[in-house]
Order: sequence, then structure tokens, then C-alpha cells
Amino acid sequence: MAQTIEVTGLRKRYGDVQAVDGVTFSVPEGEFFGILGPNGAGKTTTLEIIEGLREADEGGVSVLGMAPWPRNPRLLPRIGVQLQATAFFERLTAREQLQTFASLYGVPARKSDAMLEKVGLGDKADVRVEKLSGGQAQRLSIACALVHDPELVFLDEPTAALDPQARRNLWDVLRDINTEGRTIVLTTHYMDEAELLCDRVAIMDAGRVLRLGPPAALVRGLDVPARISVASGVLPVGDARRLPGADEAADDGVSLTISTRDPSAVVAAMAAKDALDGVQIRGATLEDVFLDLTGREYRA
Ligand SMILES: Nc1ncnc2c1ncn2[C@@H]1O[C@H](COP(=O)(O)OP(=O)(O)OP(=O)(O)O)[C@@H](O)[C@H]1O
Repeated sequence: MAQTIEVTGLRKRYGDVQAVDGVTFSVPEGEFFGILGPNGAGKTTTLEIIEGLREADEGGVSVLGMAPWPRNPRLLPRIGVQLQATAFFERLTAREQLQTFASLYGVPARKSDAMLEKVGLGDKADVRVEKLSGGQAQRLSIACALVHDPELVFLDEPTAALDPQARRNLWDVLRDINTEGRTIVLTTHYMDEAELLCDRVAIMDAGRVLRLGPPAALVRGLDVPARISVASGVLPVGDARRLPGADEAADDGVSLTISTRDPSAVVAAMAAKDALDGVQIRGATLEDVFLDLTGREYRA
């Protein structure tokens, strides 16, 4: 499969800080690729090197078959970049802002309106950028990154600081962009976002990629018990502990929670006792993967 991005042995140091410490991965065409990690993991630095905004100390980068550094003008029309901190031209409306970006790429103005609709800002076209909410501003900055129809899109923490509803809306937009066949590289410190959106995720910490793969495969590779919870008092805790397959059980007065590595055996036994009132089953998540890899709780 054609590789849109190839990164090998990337290193970058700022003074005493080894921000990126030997990163290697590739991203095939059309993939939704995530770089996930806590603050300071090296995500933005890695992304900026791939985008051609920073020079690596060591390592190779190929983007659409070309070297992004020194700044490569042939790449610019083919990539869209949304940076973490968005700066807009002052006192322009959303439409004017986007048309200004479009004109830089020689894109006809009418395409801007279609793009505003696509990111759900059609009714905000005449609103000045400083009057947009955080979520609307994020969507406008994504529209600016997309208006010239790039085949490869970089998004640096696009949903940071958004409320849950705004994040969900933006996820829909990002899924659509990817479904159109564009390759997306996204950084995030939200585990749920990576799990929901990305075909594959590189988990980064302290400048290194700790694990890389489809979120579900990373989670399945863990030996972490599932947690089954039902309404409190449905079953005495002692009985719950003795269910076939149960490792541990506790009742906090709201829920009875049973840990197990054999959830189907436990659920079958509970069903036989008619004790499935309000049942919820939670498996491992990417947070458990991070904990397993680093021995620390994940703190975004
Ligand atoms: N321009 C810079 N000068 C000096 N140190 C920097 C610079 N940019 C980043 N760093 C340091 O390099 C490390 C990696 O930073 P980077 O921004 O790449 O991480 P990140 O994973 O994107 O974090 P965040 O989620 O907070 O954006 C951090 O320790 C940071 O303090």
C-alpha cells in the first residue's frame, strides 16, 4: 500500500529536553492516524517536523514521497495544517477569513461557502471571527486547513477545550473528511477520541512511541479484567464472589461490581440467578494500555 508518510528514527532536542527520541512510523494513504500522549510527550514537535515547520536533528521524513524540510513549496498545496493555537485575521467575518485563505491557494471564493456548510458554520458566515465560540473557531480553523482540498490533513489537538457536544460535532466532521479519502494525522491527549476516530494510534510518552496499532488491538492485547456492574443488592457480595469466573466483587451501595477475565461465564451465571438488573460491562480502554505501558495513571 502507498505510504503517505514515512518517518524513521526521528530525534529533536530543545536544550536539555529530548522532545522526540527516535520515532519511527508510517501512515498509508487514506488512514486516520492518531498520535496520542500526555502533555509534553512530543506529539506537536513530531507533527511540526512532518509538516515541514521544524527541522529534525536526526532521522528521515517523507511526505507524499517528498522531503518536507527545507520548506517544500510543492507540498504546500497538497497538505492542510491546523495548528494548536489558531490565529485569525482580525475583524473579518468567518466567510471573509475563509475566502482570504482560499485566495492564497487560488481557490474560487464559492468553494469557501461550501466549506463553511461542511463544518457546520453556514449560519455563522457573517459573524466576525472574534465573536465565534471556541468550538466554532476550531471548526473555522479546520475549514481553513481544508479549503484548498488537500489530500493529507494534519490536526493538532483539534478538540482541545471544547465541550462534549462540540467535540462530538467535530468528530462527525473529521470522520466525513476521512471518508472522502483524505489521510488524516491527528494529535490528541483524549484517549476516547483516539479510540473512536483512529484506524491506528501511536501512543507516545517522553519522546518515544511506546505502542502502535489499531486501538481495539492494543486494548485486546492487555490482560486486564472486565468489570461487570449491576444494581446494588441484586446479589449478595459473597455470592457474587463465588460466581464461576469472578475474580473480585464489591458493592458500594449504588452498584455491585464484579471483576472477571471470563465475562461470558459470569454473565451466564448471573442470568441464571435473574441478577442482571441494570447490567453494564466495561472492558479495558486505551487508558489501561497507557497504565500498563508506563506504570502511571494517564493524566491528559
Ligand atoms: N520551542 C520549544 N523550545 C523548548 N522546548 C520545547 C519547545 N517546544 C516543545 N518543547 C518541549 O519539548 C517537549 C515536547 O513538547 P511537545 O509540544 O512536542 O509535546 P506535546 O506532546 O505536543 O505536548 P502538548 O500536548 O502539551 O502539546 C516538552 O517537554 C516541551 O516543554
